[in-house]
Amino acid sequence: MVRKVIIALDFASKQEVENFLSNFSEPLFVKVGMELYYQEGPELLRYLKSLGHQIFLDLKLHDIPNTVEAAMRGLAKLGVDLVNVHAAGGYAMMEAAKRGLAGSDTKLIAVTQLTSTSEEQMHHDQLIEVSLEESVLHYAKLAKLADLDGVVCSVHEAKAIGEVCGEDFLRVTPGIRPADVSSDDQIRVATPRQAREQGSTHIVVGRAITKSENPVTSYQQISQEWSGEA
Ligand SMILES: O=c1ccn([C@@H]2O[C@H](COP(=O)(O)O)[C@@H](O)[C@H]2O)c(=O)[nH]1
Repeated sequence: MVRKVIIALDFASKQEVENFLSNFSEPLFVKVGMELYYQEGPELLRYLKSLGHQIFLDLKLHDIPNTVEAAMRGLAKLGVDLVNVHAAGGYAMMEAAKRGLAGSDTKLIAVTQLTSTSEEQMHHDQLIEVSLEESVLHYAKLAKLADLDGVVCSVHEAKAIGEVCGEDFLRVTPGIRPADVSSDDQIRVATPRQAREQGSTHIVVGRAITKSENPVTSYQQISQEWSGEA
């Protein structure tokens, strides 16, 4: 299995992306989220593809099924590798999202509980009274039932999801922090080594690389820890 770190390009402009990517000489797996996409749109994706990078378009759609299906029909034309929805949108919405992508090679995953959410916050803010792991597992099972390719979760739920939904079911885990790096606004954090040991299929890393004084060195160190070479 090729383990490639997904780098979150959380920048505000194409210029900043160009500056960042000029440090690297190899094809990467990058994530484009709301901050960047809302400024630069599909043109930026075409630019990244022209450089040979794989793309996770992280827009976390969450709306009525008809709207999400139509939006996915549009995203299907962009030729990205991975897109996502919020599992909280429900089974019908996830099925509709999948229908919208029909005929494309784009994989679809669902966000379970954000990695910035604690169990206490989930109880208080969302009035969900089960444990955080139960909630994440419930959403993962629902996503599997709707024929999605996997979920976004934290490393701490990845193993249980693999056991319940199958090892082929993607477990894309943000909230990754090397041991000496600040958690920032993330709550359910883990190291690249823990991610490997707990069965994440992909890790997403933003600030630990993009805000590093030496992004290439940080990327290489995280990649080695993730792939088991360190
Ligand atoms: O549950 C989630 C879902 C998405 N994200 C995104 O991943 C990156 C993480 O960035 P860091 O700087 O490594 O914290 C960011 O783009 C989030 O929007 C997430 O963190 N948690």
